[in-house]
Amino acid sequence: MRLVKGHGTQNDFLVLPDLDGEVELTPAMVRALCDRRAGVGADGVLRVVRSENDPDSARYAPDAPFFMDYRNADGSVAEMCGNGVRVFVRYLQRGSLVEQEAAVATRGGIRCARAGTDGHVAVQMGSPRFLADRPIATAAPHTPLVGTALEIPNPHVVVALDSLDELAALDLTRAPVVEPALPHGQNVEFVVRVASRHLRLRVHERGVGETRSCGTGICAAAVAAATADGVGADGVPWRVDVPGGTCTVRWDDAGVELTGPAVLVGDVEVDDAWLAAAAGAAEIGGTAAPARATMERR
Ligand SMILES: N[C@@H](CCC[C@H](N)C(=O)O)C(=O)O
Repeated sequence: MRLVKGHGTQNDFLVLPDLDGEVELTPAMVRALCDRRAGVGADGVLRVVRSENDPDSARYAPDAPFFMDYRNADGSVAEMCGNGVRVFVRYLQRGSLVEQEAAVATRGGIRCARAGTDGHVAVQMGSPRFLADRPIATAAPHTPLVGTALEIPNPHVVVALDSLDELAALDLTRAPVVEPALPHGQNVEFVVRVASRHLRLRVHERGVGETRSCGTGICAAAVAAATADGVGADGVPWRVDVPGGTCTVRWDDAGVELTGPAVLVGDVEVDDAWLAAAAGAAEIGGTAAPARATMERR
């Protein structure tokens, strides 16, 4: 199997070309590939399929010709991936499958993206939906804090911290405890204000663990901060720093736009026999990926 390794602000992915939709990508295969010691290593897999060749995306063809079938490192599926979609577009561009602009089908709907000449890609991320709950999030060593819950369309809980020292001290080796948990789980962002319209965050991702960046999480943090400030969707850019780099978010009446880098690192040739054996072992010994029945297909 041939893959391409890429990352967006160090949120890293394995791009799996499968234009005809012939690969039966199981959760165990994803776990084996993403394993950072025994596999290739990544936060997730981006399967590239022509939209008409996958039942999850056929309805988007021909408006969005390619489907980004996103899988978390634990094998679960998710609605969208803000960093992944930039890498996905860069991959399509490299293969001359699209030009500067691309409409990408995702489980969260169609996302339009524009690749710049500076290595950055801007993506229309849709509009956020605030949830009524104000969950309490707890991560050591801090006391429980009230968060803001929103979907974009992935579920996020955004928690404000007071200082960069507090952010640095966070233990995200375990998932923060969120009560009440969102119905399909959540990504949790801990955010500090660095300056006006400038945030810094760390994130614990559903289905992955702590990552160096999360594009939908970056958008969720900027939207939550803009709302708390009372400026809302005024179209003025927010700078958001993450451990893996920096992205820019603009929120206006048309929705949220995320801009950031997308890097293709190189090609990876995976031994098919190894993958079959590793995925078989993971199937037997591993825990099943959390079921999200509405999205799970394979
Ligand atoms: N890293 C992604 C989000 C990936 C999905 C997330 N873990 C979830 O399950 O919702 C991003 O850049 O947005």
